[in-house]
Amino acid sequence: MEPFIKVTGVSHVYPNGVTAIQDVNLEIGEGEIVAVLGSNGSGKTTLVKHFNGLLKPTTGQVTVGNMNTKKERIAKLSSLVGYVFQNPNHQTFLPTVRQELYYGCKNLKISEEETEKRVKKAIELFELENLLDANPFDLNSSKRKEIGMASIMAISPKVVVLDEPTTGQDHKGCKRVLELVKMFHEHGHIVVLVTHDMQLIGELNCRVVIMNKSRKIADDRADVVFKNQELLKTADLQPPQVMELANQLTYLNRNESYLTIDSIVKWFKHNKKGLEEERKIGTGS
Ligand SMILES: Nc1ncnc2c1ncn2[C@@H]1O[C@H](COP(=O)(O)OP(=O)(O)OP(=O)(O)O)[C@@H](O)[C@H]1O
Repeated sequence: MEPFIKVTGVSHVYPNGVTAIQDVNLEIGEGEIVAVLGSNGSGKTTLVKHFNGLLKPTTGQVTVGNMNTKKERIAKLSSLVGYVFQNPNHQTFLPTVRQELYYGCKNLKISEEETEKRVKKAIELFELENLLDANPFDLNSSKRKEIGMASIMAISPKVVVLDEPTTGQDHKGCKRVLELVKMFHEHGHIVVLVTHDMQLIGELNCRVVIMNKSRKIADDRADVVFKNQELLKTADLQPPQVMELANQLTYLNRNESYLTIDSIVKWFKHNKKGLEEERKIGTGS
């Protein structure tokens, strides 16, 4: 099957002469969750802004749903690729949540009937029934971020790009972001994340693309990438802390990847009896 997003030999040079990405090749298909990782200034945001035509390649080509982004209007591409900005203040600007939810569909001139259907779905999934008349700026930043995501869900683009979704979120907010990524995925959206949040990637154990100094240097599953110390060092990345704990617990199954605390807890629950027996033998009791 043809990939939905195809990046072929793409470089981008900003007007000030900075080459932000160089010769990047990447294909993203149906049903994928892809996290773009890399240190500050490595080119992550520049790369993903090519997916909805916010940026056009200086050289190379990006196709989205078989459309060449260089030849299409941003409005048309926005119906295929929704971009959720890191800062919710850059996403929401209307006086009520209801207006925010309708805005995208109206802007894209989607029929009234279809708009109603899509907005209703977003309201239900994000449980916004009681917030429709609220001003997004009166809500906390976590909720405002959700409104931004819900307004993208209302457009129902094939691809949802989430730029640093957990930045500035408390524990509850981060947990909610994880749920929402899974929800977008379950509802058939391709999800692209730009993030520094290794715990989130560990929880998702998704495909990971690593950018370093404007180039793509890795593209593999998170559990594979996180075991590659040399690669992580090159890209100046730290694996989720829980992996370091798992490495110290020498009796864990070495063939498994422990990317979450839950996975270690599960191992302990499963092996509790054996561990207790060993302890009894060890202490002679
Ligand atoms: N609008 C711009 N004009 C000029 N240079 C830019 C612009 N946006 C980004 N850059 C430069 O391009 C390079 C890549 O930036 P980009 O924002 O894509 O990296 P990033 O990996 O997303 O970084 P961060 O994690 O800090 O958000 C950096 O050197 C940055 O300074």
